[in-house]
Amino acid sequence: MTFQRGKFITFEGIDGAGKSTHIQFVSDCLRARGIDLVSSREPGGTPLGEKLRELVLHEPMHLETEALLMFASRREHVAQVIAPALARGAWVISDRFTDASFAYQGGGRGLDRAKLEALEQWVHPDLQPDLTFLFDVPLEVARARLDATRDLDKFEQEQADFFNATRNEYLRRAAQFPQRFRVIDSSRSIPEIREQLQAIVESLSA
Ligand SMILES: Nc1ncnc2c1ncn2[C@@H]1O[C@H](COP(=O)(O)OP(=O)(O)O)[C@@H](O)[C@H]1O
Ligand SMILES: Cc1cn([C@H]2C[C@H](O)[C@@H](COP(=O)(O)OP(=O)(O)O)O2)c(=O)[nH]c1=O
Repeated sequence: MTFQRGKFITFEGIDGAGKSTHIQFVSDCLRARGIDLVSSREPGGTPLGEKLRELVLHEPMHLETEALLMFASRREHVAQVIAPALARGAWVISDRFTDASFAYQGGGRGLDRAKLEALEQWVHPDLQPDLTFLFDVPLEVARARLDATRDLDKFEQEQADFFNATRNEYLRRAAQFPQRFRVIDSSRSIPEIREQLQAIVESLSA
């Protein structure tokens, strides 16, 4: 029997799309199937990464500083959490990964894509998610959900143009990498979305 590394699953979408709502559900489905699962998030996922998260979500800073801090947090996350877990055969779920940097810093803020590609090559040249769920909703739906629930961080306070550009970059990447992306129409009801997620998870862990 050949040893296989675990699978790496990422969750993406604009703020308020419903990503967090479904991570627990997918984690529970996988654990119920006997999978050893590590669940984490970005920015964050390590003690240092969580400190960087506080800074990057709340302090004003230059766009390139923001991108570099996202990748600094990611470097630590890959080294300390993701790579060791995958190597021992565990699966990893991450609430956001590098697609978020392309979507938010690239699409939303307009940072040159080539700079993001260089950082990606530097930080994780040999690692890509096996599966990326993109929770996609029209901006108005996401905003209505967010406004109803919580205090908004630096990104969540951005304007419509920012989120439309972010969403478009996510969709562009989903079209560019169709083998790993699953675009979930997140304007549907939670039970409908769960049904689709469960079918995908079952096919993956069969
Ligand atoms: N499909 C859905 N239909 C209605 N409300 C939803 C749906 N998905 C999520 N919500 C609600 O929208 C809000 C934001 O969802 P959340 O999962 O926190 O979004 P995200 O993690 O993508 O920012 C929460 O109050 C959640 O209960
Ligand atoms: C990972 C990552 C996140 N972000 C942003 C997207 C989100 O607005 C924010 C935090 O993500 P998230 O944890 O999804 O926020 P919340 O806990 O409020 O649901 O960080 C980037 O701009 N670039 C990145 O590379």
